[in-house]
Amino acid sequence: MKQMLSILGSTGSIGTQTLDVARRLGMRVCALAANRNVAMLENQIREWKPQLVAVFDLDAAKKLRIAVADTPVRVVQGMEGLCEAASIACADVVCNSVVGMVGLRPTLAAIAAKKDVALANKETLVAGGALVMKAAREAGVHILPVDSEHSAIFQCLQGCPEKKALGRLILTASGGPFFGKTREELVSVTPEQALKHPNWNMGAKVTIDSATLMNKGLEITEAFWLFDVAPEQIDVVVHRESIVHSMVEYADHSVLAQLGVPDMRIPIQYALTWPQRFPSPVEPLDFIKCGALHFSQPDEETFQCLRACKRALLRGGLASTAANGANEEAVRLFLDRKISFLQIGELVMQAMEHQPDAEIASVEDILNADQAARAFVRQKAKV
Ligand SMILES: NC(=O)C1=CN([C@@H]2O[C@H](COP(=O)(O)OP(=O)(O)OC[C@H]3O[C@@H](n4cnc5c(N)ncnc54)[C@H](OP(=O)(O)O)[C@@H]3O)[C@@H](O)[C@H]2O)C=CC1
Ligand SMILES: CC(=O)[C@@H](O)[C@H](O)COP(=O)(O)O
Ligand SMILES: [Mn+2]
Repeated sequence: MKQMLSILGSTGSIGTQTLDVARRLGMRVCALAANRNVAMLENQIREWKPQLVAVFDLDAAKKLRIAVADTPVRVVQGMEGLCEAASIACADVVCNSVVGMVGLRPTLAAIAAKKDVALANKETLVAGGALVMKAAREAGVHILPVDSEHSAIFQCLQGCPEKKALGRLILTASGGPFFGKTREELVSVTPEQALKHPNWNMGAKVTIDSATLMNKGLEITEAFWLFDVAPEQIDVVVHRESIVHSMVEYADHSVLAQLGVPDMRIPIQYALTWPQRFPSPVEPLDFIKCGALHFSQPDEETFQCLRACKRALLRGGLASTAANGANEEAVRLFLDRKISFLQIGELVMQAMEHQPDAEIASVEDILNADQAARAFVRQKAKV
């Protein structure tokens, strides 16, 4: 079991639940990082007494330094600060729960410092999976999945004897708040409607990604990098109840599934205690109460993001980086009411197709493709 954590994105949905898990298991925290939530960081500093706190936003860092001047904590800032928190000597695991591909450099910094990474930040793998997984292999560190589907697959793979025993990975998708809707019905949906996830209470960006099915597209790519399978070995099935978190089909067509109530503290805890299991405060699954479980086909015609991510994965190189960058920008514009819900999928598809074929040689390649995709979206959206 991990003892000392560095938590990036500690003020968010996953970050605060990670602290909840750490509190119950008696783990300690030596570094925290967030963007600009000074009030919550101050409370976390007073409870956890970390050595170091990284604040991405410079004004917020200044405010936090003043607020915690009576404590010995060192407050660092910007991307350099995030990377320092990710590579701090005292941590035996770095929990990366920031939102967006801004998590890429800190992930690479953690790996370079030979830290295991408990990864919720899926955008990092989508934008830069080739570099991240190569670096992790070379450093001999583990990338431990926190995302519920990938944790489920990871759990179902424990004891898998060899790669050729594997058939398919089957990712479940809730279908989001707009399951079953036609494009016509989605023309004027609002951010408020899109932010109503049927089963999970999450940050805004991943909730919109669930509504567009971009989340499932990102998760296919995440599974590709984490589990080293071919794109054709990854399937998606809609499962409205979010009880079966994902499945592994083996060569003999036996299927293993991981089930549980939808509560992220189960996958977070497993990432921190693997290969052991400990009691958890999450309620047990009551099969009688949850009743019938349903499965159906995702609608890729209506939800273009899923199609765009699949196409990007087949294209390889920087295509997934572009799809991710375009989506991050488009989600921001949708939440700011500058573009419509359906435009998110259209822009992601166009930006992905606009990205020239090119292999990833460096972090700079990824950052440049990401910036180009964002600029493409802004120009097309005329903002
Ligand atoms: N929430 C969930 O249940 C799940 C989330 N995930 C993934 O986990 C990641 C986090 O999601 P979630 O917790 O919902 O997101 P939230 O929006 O709730 O939290 C995001 C966190 O990232 C921090 N952050 C944002 N930008 C930066 C930055 N530039 N530098 C440093 N920190 C930054 C925020 O800080 P601040 O508060 O200061 O803005 C906050 O702590 C995403 O990649 C998501 O897809 C995966 C599975 C489930
Ligand atoms: C909890 C979690 O892992 C989210 O990524 C979740 O999967 C979102 O649900 P859907 O994308 O299936 O709606
Ligand atoms: Mn997920």
